[in-house]
Amino acid sequence: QAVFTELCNMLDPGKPAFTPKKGKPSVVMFVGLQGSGKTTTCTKYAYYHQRKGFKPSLVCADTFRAGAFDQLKQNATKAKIPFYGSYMESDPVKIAVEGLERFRKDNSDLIIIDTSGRHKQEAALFEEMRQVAEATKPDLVIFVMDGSIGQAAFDQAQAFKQSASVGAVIITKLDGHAKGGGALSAVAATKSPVIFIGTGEHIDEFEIFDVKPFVSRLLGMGDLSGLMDKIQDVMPADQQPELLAKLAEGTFTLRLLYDQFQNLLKMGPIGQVFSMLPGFSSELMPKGHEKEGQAKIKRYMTIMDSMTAAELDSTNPKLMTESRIIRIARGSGRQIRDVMDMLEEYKRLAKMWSKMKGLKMPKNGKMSDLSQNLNIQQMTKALPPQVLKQMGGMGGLQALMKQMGGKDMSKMLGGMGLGGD
Ligand SMILES: Nc1nc2c(ncn2[C@@H]2O[C@H](COP(=O)(O)OP(=O)(O)OP(=O)(O)O)[C@@H](O)[C@H]2O)c(=O)[nH]1
Repeated sequence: QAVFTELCNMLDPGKPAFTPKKGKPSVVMFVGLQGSGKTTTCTKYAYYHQRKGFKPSLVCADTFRAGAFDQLKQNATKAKIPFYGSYMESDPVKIAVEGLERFRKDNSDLIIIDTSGRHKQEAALFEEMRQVAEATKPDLVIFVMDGSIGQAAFDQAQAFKQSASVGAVIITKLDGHAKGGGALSAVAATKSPVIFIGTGEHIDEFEIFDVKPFVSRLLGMGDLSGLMDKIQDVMPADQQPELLAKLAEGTFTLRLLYDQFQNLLKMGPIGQVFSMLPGFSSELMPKGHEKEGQAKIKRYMTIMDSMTAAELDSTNPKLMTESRIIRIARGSGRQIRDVMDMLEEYKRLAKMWSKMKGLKMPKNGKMSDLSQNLNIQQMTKALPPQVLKQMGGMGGLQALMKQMGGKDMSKMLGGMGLGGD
């Protein structure tokens, strides 16, 4: 949690970036290395503001790369955004100034200038950039950075900052494998916030930067705080001591299972819950499978609805005689096989929870203090092997418990045992 918070703080340079206002003319200049996605991002930025009611326009002051103007022209035409550029003129400053004049006359309230990129950070590139900035006096200079550059980000961002007063950062290509860790360096070097991220080649694959999910992804943490909130919603703190006491007794009744099923369903789609767990991905629970799991839980609950109170509160499997099973199947409109399945699942879970017997109770009876009392070995035994493996074995589990800061672990494990089947 401390690392998480610290990284979030690092990504906040303390002052917000300039934001264009509708109806008030602004000039925004884009800088970045060649291939960073600068030209694409210019159009995305223009399109984003167009949809918000702005009257944007695009100027191609990239005279270095032959295809740059065509690319901008194509993108702009598709999005119906006015553009300006030249095939003949080789002076980027001249084009930028002409474009600016043209669009000021047209009452554009957001004039976006795309500048040249080079393969490397070259003196000529920076000089050209400086001149364009001097001539156009942009309200905001945006540094566009490829999300996959990693360590090199600091030097790169700093070099740009020294030649133009960079005021915001956009990270591109975050749809791929890159996690965009370089963003931390770029923010540090430019003392400017990240404002948007690019998540694809298409014009609308562009999102406002949101720090928490970004850092979660960076750390591969899943959405722990979201998961904690969900658990808290489903099981209010005042109900926790009761559940814990039952678990400590090692008596896992069908009624307890019923309650847990109910809680699990209340938490929302199982796949979504899974994707919040560190180290898990939603791929672990494919879409079809998720529905299946949910349907299974509901089916089990219907079956349990046909049981007597004594059956639900008992831990004696002998109560479930053949005639009772037939009766329950008929009562719930299910096959005998379904009832047997459900009972098998119950036995499997009861066995798992029986390993938790003798759990030392936290003094205040709250789940949030439970993990201090949980024995790691006890827990590794209780977890289904494939889940344990996914969590990185015992070491992974230990690390996870630390991350959780001692919250609702037992509940979570119960949920996973059910969901992972
Ligand atoms: N997957 C993905 N591709 C992107 C994204 N942004 C840009 N690209 C692609 O990256 C490539 C380079 O983008 P450009 O916009 O041409 O790069 P540039 O930085 O403007 O290059 P110069 O104009 O030469 O400086 C193109 O193929 C884009 O489609 C993104 O967010 N995701």
